[in-house]
Amino acid sequence: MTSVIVLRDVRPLGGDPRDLVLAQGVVAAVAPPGGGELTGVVADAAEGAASGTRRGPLVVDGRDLIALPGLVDLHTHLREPGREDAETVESGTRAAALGGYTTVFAMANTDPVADTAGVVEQVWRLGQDAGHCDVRPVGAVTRGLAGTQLAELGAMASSAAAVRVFSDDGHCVSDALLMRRALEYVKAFGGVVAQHAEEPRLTAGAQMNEGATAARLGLPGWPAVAEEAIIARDALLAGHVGSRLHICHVSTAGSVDIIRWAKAKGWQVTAEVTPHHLLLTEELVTSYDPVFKVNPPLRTKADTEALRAGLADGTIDCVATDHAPHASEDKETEWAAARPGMLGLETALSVVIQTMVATGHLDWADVAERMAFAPARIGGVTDTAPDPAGFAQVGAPATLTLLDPQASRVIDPHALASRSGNTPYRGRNLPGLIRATFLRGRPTVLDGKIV
Ligand SMILES: NC(=O)N[C@@H](CC(=O)O)C(=O)O
Ligand SMILES: [Zn+2]
Repeated sequence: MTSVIVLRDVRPLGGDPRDLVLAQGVVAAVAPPGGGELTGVVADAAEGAASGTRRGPLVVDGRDLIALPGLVDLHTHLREPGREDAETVESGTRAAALGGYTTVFAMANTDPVADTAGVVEQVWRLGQDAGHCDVRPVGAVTRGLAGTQLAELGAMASSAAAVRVFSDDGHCVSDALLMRRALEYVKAFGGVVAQHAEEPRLTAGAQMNEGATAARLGLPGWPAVAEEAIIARDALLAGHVGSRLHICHVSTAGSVDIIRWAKAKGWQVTAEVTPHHLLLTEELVTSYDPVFKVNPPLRTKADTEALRAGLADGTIDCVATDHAPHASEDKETEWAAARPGMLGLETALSVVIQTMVATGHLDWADVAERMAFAPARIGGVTDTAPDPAGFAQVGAPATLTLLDPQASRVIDPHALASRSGNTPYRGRNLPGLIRATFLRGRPTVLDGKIV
């Protein structure tokens, strides 16, 4: 493996072109593109490289490519242990690297549940063995996700996996006292509770967003208030105990308003939105194709517009995929029986380009903030650059991804790395292709393929 990499003529955060030299895990040199100056820095970097390789540096032609910090996903379902037929840590992290990600947070709703130090360490080790990106396990808030007793939060935090994000995702921590205790507990080690906001009594039997379309289709509705009531309650609790709350997959316009209010109060509330809630609406459910079944459900056009505006103005801090692979027998069945969830890792950046960049809501530096810097700060990831000022500078971690913003592709489920095929974008032409990804100077993707 070559240890010095030269990225020629890339545009960091879409800015002016630069030649970057990656060596020993960091950006070793930065120069204006082309020619003489680079020859010197490459020679210096090669000399400084520890391994003493005789091969010359790997040179990547970065013309027309944008260098972004390695993306960080706060919400990935890797399904291992327990549902390795749907995804494994290896296949899910391969999908992540191909999507430009260098860190994913693996949700705890596995079998067994990630509610002990033993399980989170196992997932963390599987991530290290696969080597495609960093895996940060999320710990369950309650034992077995049952919502009745706190899990061993401290033991998971002090384990080798160093858990900082805790979530019962897939389920809401609906007991207000347990939620309060969890928020108090994680304060001790700088953790955060990530809430799947869904008041279960209001969503019993729900099959899609409550409203005119559900009425027309005769399907039981999942009302916006079921999400908004929990967000309001938990924001008040977070403010009351002075702890950090993160809201998973925000899906309604009303939720954006409540989060804006909570932030104005100065409370430590952060939020994520998924690519699919930025792009897709409940109209798709009229097809009865279960690939469009997801929790929270696809909402209305007015909701997608409010979510885009909230992500643009920073009310919503970041994009998270909620990558939720499902085996075909769980997904390709009748609507009511199908499991909720959609693939996301390999298409997230493309959907953000389509919904947020092409529409003028975000520029490339904003994309970096919403898909890398902000989720890294929320989740306590320290080995990516913390902000634009620290990115692609000499000494910064060489953890980055190269995007071709001009290219596009038609999504084919069979061409994705995930073990499952439940992408809602099948047949759609989406903009943007990841050409290469680097994790601490080591290529994980080159020429659009896993290394
Ligand atoms: N989003 C989903 O529809 N499903 C997720 C759980 C979740 O994120 O709530 C899953 O684990 O399948
Ligand atoms: Zn969820």
